[in-house]
Amino acid sequence: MARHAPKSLKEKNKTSLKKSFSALIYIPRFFKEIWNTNKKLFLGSAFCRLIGAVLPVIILWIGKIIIDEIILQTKLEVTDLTQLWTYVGIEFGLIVLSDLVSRAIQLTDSLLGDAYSIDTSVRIIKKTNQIDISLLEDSEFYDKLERARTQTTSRVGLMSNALGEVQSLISIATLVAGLIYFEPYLIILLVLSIIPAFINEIWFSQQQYSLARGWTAERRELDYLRFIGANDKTAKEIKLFGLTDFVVDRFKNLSQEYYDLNKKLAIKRSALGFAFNVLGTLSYYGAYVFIIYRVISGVITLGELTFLSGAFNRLTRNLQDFFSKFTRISESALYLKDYFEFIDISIQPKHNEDIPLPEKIKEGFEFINVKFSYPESDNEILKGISFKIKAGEKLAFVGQNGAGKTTLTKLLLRFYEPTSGEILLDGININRFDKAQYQAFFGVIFQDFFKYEFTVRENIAIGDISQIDNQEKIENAADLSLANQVVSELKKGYDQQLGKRFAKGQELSGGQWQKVALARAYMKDAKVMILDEPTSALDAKAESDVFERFIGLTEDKTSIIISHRFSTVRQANKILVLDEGRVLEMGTHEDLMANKSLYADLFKLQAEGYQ
Ligand SMILES: Nc1ncnc2c1ncn2[C@@H]1O[C@H](COP(=O)(O)OP(=O)(O)OP(=O)(O)O)[C@@H](O)[C@H]1O
Repeated sequence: MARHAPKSLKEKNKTSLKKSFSALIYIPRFFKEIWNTNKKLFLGSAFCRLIGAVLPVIILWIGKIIIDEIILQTKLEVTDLTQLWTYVGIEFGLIVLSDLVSRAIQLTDSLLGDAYSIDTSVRIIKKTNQIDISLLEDSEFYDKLERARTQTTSRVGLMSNALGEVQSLISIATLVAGLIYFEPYLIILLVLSIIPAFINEIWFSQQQYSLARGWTAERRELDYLRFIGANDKTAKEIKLFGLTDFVVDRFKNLSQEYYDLNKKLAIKRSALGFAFNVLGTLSYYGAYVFIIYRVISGVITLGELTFLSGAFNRLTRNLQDFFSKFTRISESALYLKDYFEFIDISIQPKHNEDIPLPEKIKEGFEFINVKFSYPESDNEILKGISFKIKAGEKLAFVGQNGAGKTTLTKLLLRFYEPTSGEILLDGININRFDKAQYQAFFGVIFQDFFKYEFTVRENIAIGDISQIDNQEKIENAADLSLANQVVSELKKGYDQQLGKRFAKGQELSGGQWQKVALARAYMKDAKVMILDEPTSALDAKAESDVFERFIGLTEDKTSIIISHRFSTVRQANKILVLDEGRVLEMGTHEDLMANKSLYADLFKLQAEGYQ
């Protein structure tokens, strides 16, 4: 498989240092979100970190005093150890406090992180719901959504790192002050030891991000292959068709390339990281030797030696930690950018004029020369469609696979806009109504309706979730769609968990699922009903029962039915035959039979099949 990754990696590596740093502008907004998540926890964490930041220098200071006191006592003829034991006691107390503070920091971080992760997940779900279906079907956009969704842990890590960074900074400032107080020259050695490690960290983390980002599409494919290779829904086909090796090979080939690139980078990073750390250690020993000379020549005390070597050692570690955290922060901040860009996607409807929707449809819908191609595609799916659906009419769409039937309903539902032409409701372009209100007009069951692995009650109530506690309404909807027959066979009735994903779940047959899904359409008092092949898995008797009820119940409702079964289609008031994106013929069953064109041919073909 010729993958573009190596080339694309090179291209993406051009992500400049500037870009890494520019993502840091999202940090204040990020902290504002965390602050709003839980103010008390945030303040608690900040307070603990402040204590944690000043403790190291205080502990080192006490250590210095203890050693100086010991040396003093060894020189005295009559010793008085009261002072010494007080210092030791204080040091003990500080060490215990230091442990307590670091545990409190861990606790507040993890609680705050969990709370923030819940908040962002909710925000992402809500945002996804506001976004147009057309965007969700776009692969580039989907990648962005995936990055926003899957980087939750990284955002929580970012929070800890960023808070830790402030703590490190205060700690460093106090240690530097201590160092300057005794030996200002040591600062030069410190700076020299730290700069190469910092540059190394920044460069590699940038490479890492470019690699991960450049491979988003492939990682999505890998996830998909992992899903196909190991789940109950595909297991039957994978086994029967002997697809395991095919899936495994494809997975291995794809992941091997990513693994190799990542490995190269990780080895380089470790090797250079080691070399730079040796430099750090070297500078520490340089400082150590310098301090020893100063002690021997009597400029500083032994206690000060302990303080200085301890402070220098801590400072080197703190600074290294500070820089590596900083690069991790700028790396995660790039993910933060993905998240905020997703949250900020503009959702302003294009033509919304907020014209009030009619209480009752008077004339009906009209398609005027509607043409349509899916975004990013040159293929014209609808090639100038014109027809009317009168108020209260039952219209059926008929046509071969791929003729454009579902696409027509997607345009009617405003999931997409026509490339040209107009769709009117009572003479007004449908784009001029408020989109959410307009869509609430419809009760729709799609061909690929979703099988929610919830209880039967919840599955039906999804049609109008505000009525989830209205048992009478749910039962009524189930009676109309024949889902009541399904429920009567379930041990827990309406409370039965469906699907296999969760414990005690009961899987249904295709037709049984359709009956449950169909009940959703009856939950809502929709003005227009659209049923896109909702009965394809039902047996002939069930289908005829379902439609009889549907026609009876929806007498005053405008409805569109898409079906390949002519026994159903013929019950409609009007039938529209689509062929390769054009209206080939339109009329009642009798009209079309008399027309002796595609409809009549297909009808006869199906009728012969039943003989
Ligand atoms: N999201 C999409 N992006 C690009 N092309 C699409 C998309 N959805 C459908 N198509 C294409 O549009 C054409 C019409 O599809 P549509 O689903 O409207 O057909 P249909 O008449 O409902 O078919 P069927 O009877 O098989 O359900 C097909 O060629 C299909 O490949």
